[in-house]
Amino acid sequence: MNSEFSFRLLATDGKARRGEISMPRGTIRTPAFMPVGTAGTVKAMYLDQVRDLGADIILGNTYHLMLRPGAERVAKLGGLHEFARWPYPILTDSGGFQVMSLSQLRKISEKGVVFNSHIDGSKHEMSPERSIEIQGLLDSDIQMQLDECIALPAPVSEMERAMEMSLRWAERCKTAFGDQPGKAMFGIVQGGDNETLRMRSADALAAMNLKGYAVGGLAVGEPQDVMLAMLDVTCERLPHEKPRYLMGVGTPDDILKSVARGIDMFDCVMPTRAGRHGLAFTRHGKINLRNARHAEDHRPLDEESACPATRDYSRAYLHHLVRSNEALGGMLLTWNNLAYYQHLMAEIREAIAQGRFEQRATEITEGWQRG
Ligand SMILES: CNc1nc2cc3c(cc2[nH]1)N=C(N)NC3
Repeated sequence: MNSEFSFRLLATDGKARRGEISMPRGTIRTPAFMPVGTAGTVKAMYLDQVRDLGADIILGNTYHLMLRPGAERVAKLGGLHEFARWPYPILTDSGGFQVMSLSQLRKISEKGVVFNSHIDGSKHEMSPERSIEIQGLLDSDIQMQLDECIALPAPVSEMERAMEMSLRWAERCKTAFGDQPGKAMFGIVQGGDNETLRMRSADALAAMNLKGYAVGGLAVGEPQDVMLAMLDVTCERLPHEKPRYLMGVGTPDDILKSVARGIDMFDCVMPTRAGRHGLAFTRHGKINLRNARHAEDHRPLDEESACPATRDYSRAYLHHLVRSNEALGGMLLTWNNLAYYQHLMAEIREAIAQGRFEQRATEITEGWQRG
């Protein structure tokens, strides 16, 4: 049992890295995909299934849990791990992104954000210190700084103002977090789609000597080449020996291209949300089970898969469930999609360890295109 947070680089292949984060609640094999468990649940899944698919860590959201059931209530019930029965590491987002994207934002100032709950309209204030306090009440293992996420495109002056305030908030979060050996607080690189701002943000956060670094403010609708260009300038300025987490990313293709640029951790609602909407991710590419062409197709999604949802059910049955809006449809496709994402991450980790990541990435991409 490790009492500290530590990150070990086990192998590199170009800029791609194979590593391990050791924490008291478990080890996280990187590159890692973190299923999103927004309100303390990975939607349509039992957490035992999520674990069996190979997930070492899941995500929780400060914004959702502070509104419902409330951070103090979760603490009273033993913390998020006890509440949701997930004994392994949990990373919690700070609420910055969710306030901007979900709530009716009333005010943002040096002090923090004031917003109305998207659930019942009640007014809430969240400072950097309160965000860290909430994440502590949740007993989160990896806590994210509060940052200001702005929608792109935006004027450079606006991106600069938000980036600089996020840096001041990072300092305040670091102070509020203090010294918790078995936990970590990650900074978040901001700067929009401006390379100079991204470099300034990365350099300033690197100087704070944090335990890990996220790249934020991306995957907000910008073209993939813009996101990748920001990774090129950001990753090389972040400490080589610390984990790098690309927030909200992404598709399997985004993940391959981001691992190639030095990213170690990912989270995205794509596999779970798409599953609930009838979309299957497979090694042959995406399959929309709502499409009538599957109505009498007795083949499973992939007979070679180890996942029962992928191997044992006909496309015709999945099509029927999706068309009938049956709960089992979303359950089976979410199961399939998370199985595929974790299988992809395992293939990536193996390829880096063998020094053949670029070749394997090409083979995987060709598999999607062959269909
Ligand atoms: C879905 N795309 C996405 N981009 C993000 C960017 C951020 C984030 C969450 C995201 N999700 N959380 C933050 N606290 N900051 C940056």
